[in-house]
Amino acid sequence: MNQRDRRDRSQREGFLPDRAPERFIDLARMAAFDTLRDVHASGAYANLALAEQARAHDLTSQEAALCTELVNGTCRWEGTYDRILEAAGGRSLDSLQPAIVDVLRLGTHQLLNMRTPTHAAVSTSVDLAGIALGERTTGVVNAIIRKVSKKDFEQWLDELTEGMGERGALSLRTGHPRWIVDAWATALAGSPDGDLPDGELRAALEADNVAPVPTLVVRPGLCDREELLADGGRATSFSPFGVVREGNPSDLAAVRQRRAAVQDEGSQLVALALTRVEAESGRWLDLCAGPGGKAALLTGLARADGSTLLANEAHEHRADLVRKSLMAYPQNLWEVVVGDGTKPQWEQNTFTRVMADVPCSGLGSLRRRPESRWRRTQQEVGELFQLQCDLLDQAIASAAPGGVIAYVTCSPHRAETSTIVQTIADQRVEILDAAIFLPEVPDCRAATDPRFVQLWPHRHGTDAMFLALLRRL
Ligand SMILES: C[S@@+](CC[C@H](N)C(=O)[O-])C[C@H]1O[C@@H](n2cnc3c(N)ncnc32)[C@H](O)[C@@H]1O
Repeated sequence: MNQRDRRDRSQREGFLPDRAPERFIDLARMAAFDTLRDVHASGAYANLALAEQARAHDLTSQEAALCTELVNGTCRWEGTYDRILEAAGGRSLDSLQPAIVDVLRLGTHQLLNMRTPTHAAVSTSVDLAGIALGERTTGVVNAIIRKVSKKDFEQWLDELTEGMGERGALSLRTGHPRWIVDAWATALAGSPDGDLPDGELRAALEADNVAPVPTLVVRPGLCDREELLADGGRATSFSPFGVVREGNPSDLAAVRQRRAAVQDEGSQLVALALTRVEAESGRWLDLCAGPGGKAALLTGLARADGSTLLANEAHEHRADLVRKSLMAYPQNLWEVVVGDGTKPQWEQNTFTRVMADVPCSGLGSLRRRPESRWRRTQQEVGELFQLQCDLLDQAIASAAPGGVIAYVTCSPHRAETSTIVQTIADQRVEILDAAIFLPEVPDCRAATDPRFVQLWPHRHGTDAMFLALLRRL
C-alpha cells in the first residue's frame, strides 16, 4: 500500500468490531468521491471542486490526472450509469443514500469506461464505501457493483436501448439528457424533425464528451502569436489570435502579464466578426462584458481602429474581472461600468459597434463542464427569454445609425439564438449575412436561419457559439 493512501478511518478510531476487514483507498479515488459529493450535495462546479480537492488531498500530478478522469467521466455519463445501476440493482436509486450512489457511479465508470480490472473496480468501490460511509454500506455496494461488472458497456447499452427510438437510444449512448438530444437535432436540422446527414447528431453529442485542449488568445498589440507558438503552442484553425497549447496556461509569461489569456476559439471568432463589418470608428459597447474575454480582444481591435470600448457588466465582482482583463491596455482605451444593460447609463444611438454576449444556458460548452448537462433544465432555457430579448433590444437602441450589433450566445439552442433575433429585429435594423464575415470558417451557417452563424465542437473544434450581426438603420 502506498504510504499516502487512506487506511480505514473508522477502524483506526476503534468503531468497528474486531473481525471487520481492514480497508484501504488510494488518495485519487478518495478525492474523486469527495469531489462528486461537492458536485451533487453542494451544487459545486466540477472543475472548481476538483482543484479544491486536489489541494486538500495533496495529490501528485499523476493522482490528480486519475482523479480528474474519474470525476469528469462519471459526471458526463451520470444519466446512463444511473439507468445501468437501476437495472443491475433492480431498484430505484432514490431508495439509496445519495453518497452510496456516488460510490456506485465511480465504480461503474471504472468498470465500463476505464480499463480498471474488474476485481480492482469492485474492491475499491467496496473499500471506499466502508471507509467513507461505514461498514454497513458495503453489502449493497458489493452486490450492485458485482452485477454491473457482469456485462461490458456495449452489452448494457444494447440491453437498455432495446426497442427504444433513435433519439432515446442516442441519449443513453452519448450520455445526454433527452431534451438536449432533441435541442441539438433541432439546431442541426433547422426544425425538430428536419433531415440530418447520417451520423451528424451523434457526432455533435459525442464531441461534448471530449475535453478540449486549452486555447489561448493573444491580446492584439500586446503579444505576438509567434511568442506562444515558440513556447510549444500550435495555431488555431481559424482565429488569427488563437493558440492551442497543452499544459498550464499560467506557466506562460504572456498569460501572467495579461498579454494573452485563455479563450475558446469560438469566442475569438464572434468578436472578430463584429469588427470585420464596415462601420465608422468611434465608441464601441460591450453590453454584458464579464468576465471580460471578448472585451479585451475588442479593446485591442478598437485601438487599431482608432476606437474605444465601454464595457458594461451587471455584477460588481464580474466587473472587477473585466477591469483585470483590460488592465494591460492603456486606460484611455476602455472604461468599465456596472449596471443592468437593459437600463443603460449611456446615451442611446451612439455606439458604432455593440457586442451583446447575453447570459444564456451555456449549453455550447458542455465539453468543458461535465456536470452541467444534468443540472440544466429545458425550463431554465425559457426563463432567460425575456432578459435576452430586452438586452438585444437595448443593444439595438444603443447603436448609432449605421452601427453594427452582434448578438452572441454560447449555446446552439434555438430558443435563445435564432428565436430571440427573429423576435426582436424590427424596422430599426437590417439582418446581415453573418457567415460572409467569417469566410475562413466552413459550414458555419445556422440551420435554423442561414443568415446566422452557428459554430459546433464536432465541425469546428470550438464551443457551440451562435452569432447574429445586425446593422442599425
Ligand atoms: C455570457 S456572459 C458574457 C461573457 C463575456 N462577454 C466574455 O466574453 O467574457 C454574460 C454576462 O452578462 C452578465 N449579465 C447578466 N445580466 C445582465 C444584465 N441585465 N445586464 C448586463 N449584464 C448582465 C452576467 O453577469 C455575465 O457576466
